[in-house]
Amino acid sequence: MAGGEARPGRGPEVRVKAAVIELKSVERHYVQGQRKLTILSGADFSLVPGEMVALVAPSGAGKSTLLHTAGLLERPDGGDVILGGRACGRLSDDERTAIRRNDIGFVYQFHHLLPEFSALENIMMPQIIKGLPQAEAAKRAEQLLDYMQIGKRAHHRPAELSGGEQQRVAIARAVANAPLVLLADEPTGNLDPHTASYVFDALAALVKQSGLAALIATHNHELARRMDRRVTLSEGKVVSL
Ligand SMILES: Nc1ncnc2c1ncn2[C@@H]1O[C@H](COP(=O)(O)OP(=O)(O)OP(=O)(O)O)[C@@H](O)[C@H]1O
Repeated sequence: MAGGEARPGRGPEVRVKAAVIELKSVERHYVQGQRKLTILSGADFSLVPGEMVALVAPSGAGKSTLLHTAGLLERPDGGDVILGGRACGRLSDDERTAIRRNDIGFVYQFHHLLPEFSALENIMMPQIIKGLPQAEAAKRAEQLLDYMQIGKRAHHRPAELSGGEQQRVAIARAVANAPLVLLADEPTGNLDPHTASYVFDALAALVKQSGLAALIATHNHELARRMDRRVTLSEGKVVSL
């Protein structure tokens, strides 16, 4: 997964990781009556395996639009999204759904866990949908629950978990199929500062341990500072902070 290319030069060879996801000149507009609202305009962005990037921008700037476009939930109106070297803009809906299922994990502000299933079953679900045998899915779900330090909550339903525990289950579910990229929209936005910090630490450890690439929209500047780099949206473009 973590492919790299050698850069010639003097001194020790430097290996540069290849981007796992790239947004190239992405355009995104919404039409509201007579008005055309431009949200992304020539947006370029990329992530390499193992890096965690904060997306910090005011409300309405287009963070969710960027995440949904990068995550193949919305099609760009121009430009393209390259995932694992594959241009996704013109693929069929079925192909995009398959890529989303296998290669992209989403975490939202609210956990969106299935209320009638246990924590373990919620984490098994995407793996079963992908076609993994039940026993294998259960083993991976147990490992992830242990990793997130909520192994003892495996058989609790979401309503029987605290907010921080629910988000840790949601994070475990998002990475259950070992995606290339994790996209998170305010994953700690609904938690008190102490719990947010704790959940963030668990998320960061998972990203570093698994080598996936993560783009995390947050209004929390303290958490943003703990990521590898920070970007914002300005005039429809992704710019470094
Ligand atoms: N389906 C849609 N149709 C029309 N306008 C939309 C649509 N979705 C989003 N918008 C508008 O596009 C802009 C960007 O929305 P987006 O949700 O991406 O912002 P955001 O930065 O994620 O905001 P927040 O931090 O409040 O979640 C907003 O002005 C929003 O009203």
